[in-house]
This record gives sequence, structure tokens and C-alpha cells, in this order.
Amino acid sequence: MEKCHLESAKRLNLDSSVDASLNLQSRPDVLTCTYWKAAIIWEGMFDPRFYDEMHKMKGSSVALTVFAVGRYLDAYLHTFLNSCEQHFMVGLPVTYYVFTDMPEKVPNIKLSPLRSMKVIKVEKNSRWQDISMMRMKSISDVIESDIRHHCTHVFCFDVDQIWIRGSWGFSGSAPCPLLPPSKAFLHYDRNPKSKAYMETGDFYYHAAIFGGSWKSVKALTEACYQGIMEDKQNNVEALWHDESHLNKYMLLHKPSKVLSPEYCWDTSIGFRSDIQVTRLLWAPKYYDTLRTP
Ligand SMILES: CC(=O)N[C@H]1[C@@H](OP(=O)(O)OP(=O)(O)OC[C@H]2O[C@@H](n3ccc(=O)[nH]c3=O)[C@H](O)[C@@H]2O)O[C@H](CO)[C@H](O)[C@@H]1O
Ligand SMILES: [Mn+2]
Repeated sequence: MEKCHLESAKRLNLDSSVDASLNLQSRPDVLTCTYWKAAIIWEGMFDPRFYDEMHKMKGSSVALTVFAVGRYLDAYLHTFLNSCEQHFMVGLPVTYYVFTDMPEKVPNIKLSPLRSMKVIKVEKNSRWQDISMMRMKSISDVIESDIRHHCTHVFCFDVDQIWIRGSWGFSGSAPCPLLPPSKAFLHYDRNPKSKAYMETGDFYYHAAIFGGSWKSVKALTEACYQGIMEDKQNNVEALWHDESHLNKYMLLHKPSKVLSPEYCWDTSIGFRSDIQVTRLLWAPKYYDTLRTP
């Protein structure tokens, strides 16, 4: 297995001084840094209290974006938001940006102090692929019009997920999707006509969770949206839609931190000895009933 060869976290490309407290040697069973010296975050490597303290001191505030369009609202939103209240950046200021075509149906959740919600109406595209892809445009727009004036960080989530265990004390400018099993390389877009085309990559990143400073997320979402629109003009669609474009972006702009599969796990995968805790789980998928217009 490939190993992190840095002797200490001080050798990482630090985007936040608190990352120097990461223990890269605490998990000899997994890869804890990338070749471009970004940390890969696993249970046992960090003390979340350091991160929370640092962010409180710096006055960090977080925007969380989630889309619940059409049948996804009833199926997932309530459970997702409740799990965020219990586990996501607890004790820090968080503003939920809920994008939906049915604002009146957004559940009334009792939020902890320092936390609030903004509901933003979006059109329901008829194809689920467009609902998923156009998130990039909506996120980029709301960062420009709102988030950048109020929040230091943005994290973007699929709604069909459930937080099980607390956050990682998020990091500075870290678009930080997921470190996947290596066979996921097979998912890269292989159509040379698509802007998302990739021959090879570092990891396969899931698009169900990514985030970082508002500037880094703005750059990412804008670039992905441009790629998606160019593809549309050329009558092509990337294999995994926005996720394929995100993977291309990450190949060209290396993230400063990568999350391990603890942050995007599906219990049906079964036991894996390197997954000591699961933090964010996939909710059951009901594609047949939920994606029909
Ligand atoms: C875990 C993971 O890697 N997720 C990615 C993956 O699949 P998924 O198969 O998990 O996609 P999905 O069905 O969850 O759709 C992505 C998200 O778009 C929203 N949505 C979608 C359809 C709809 O009718 N209403 C609605 O609100 C909702 O927030 C949903 O979670 O591939 C998608 C594109 O192919 C996206 O890149 C997802 O981020
Ligand atoms: Mn999903």
C-alpha cells in the first residue's frame, strides 16, 4: 500500500496552522497524505477540539448548501437537516441554504443558537441529470449574491445522506471531497468530446460533499458549470454529470485537504477494517420512484 512519507504534519502544504497538529503517523494502515502534500483525514489523526477552538477564535462561519427538489424533499430533507443539527459543525455559526421548488414544504426544524436557514426557490428541471448539474450554477450564484458577505466557508451536500458522527473541525481553503476505493477510477469520463474527459486521476472524488473557503468553492462551482454548459453546446453529457466535472476540476486544481471514505459511506459496502468510524452515510436510494418527473 502507498504510504505518506512526510515525517510530520509540519511538512504538509499547510493552509491553516492547526493542520500542523495532525498526526500523519497515527494510521499506518491507510494513506494519510497525497503526493501534493495535502492531508487525507482519517479517524485518529486529529483532535476536533483544536479545530473548533481555532475557528471560534477566527470567527469562522459556515454556509451549508443542500438541494431538495421534487420528491427528494419529502424523502430526505427532514432527516438530513436533523442529522446536521446533531453532528455538523456543532457550536459554530451555520446557515443552511435550502434550494427547492417547494419552499412551503421545507420542514420546520428547531435550530440551535447561532444557526439559521434560508430557503431559496429554484425551478424544477425536468431531467434529474439537470437538477443535479445545475446545482453548480445555483451555488455559484448564491455565493456571489449572499454567502460571500456573511460566511467564511461553504460546504455543499447531496440531500440523500445522514450525519452519524461529528465533523472534522473543518479546514481553511479546502475543497475536500472524498478519497475513494481505487477501483473507482473506472468512473472517470472517457468521452474525449466532454470537458470532463480524463485519462487518469489522483482519486475518484464523490460530489456528495465538498467545501472550503467561499472563494475556493466559487471557483470550483463556476468552472464546473462552464464545463457543463460547453458540453451542452456540443451535445455531450459527462458520464456522472456534475461529479465528472468536479473530478476534472480536482485533477487540475489539487484540493488542500481530502476526506477519507468515513465521510461518504454506504453501509451496504460491508465491513472494512480501515473504516474505524462512519461519519456521513448514504441514505437508501429510491431512484425508480424519486427520479421520475
Ligand atoms: C454520492 C455521490 O457521489 N453523489 C453524486 C452522484 O449521485 P447520486 O446517485 O447520489 O445522485 P442523487 O440522486 O442523490 O442526485 C444528486 C442530488 O441532487 C438533488 N436532487 C436530484 C434529483 C432530484 O430530482 N431532486 C434533487 O433534489 C439532491 O440533493 C440529490 O441528493 O451523482 C450525481 C450526478 O450523477 C451527483 O454528482 C451526486 O453528487
Ligand atoms: Mn446522492
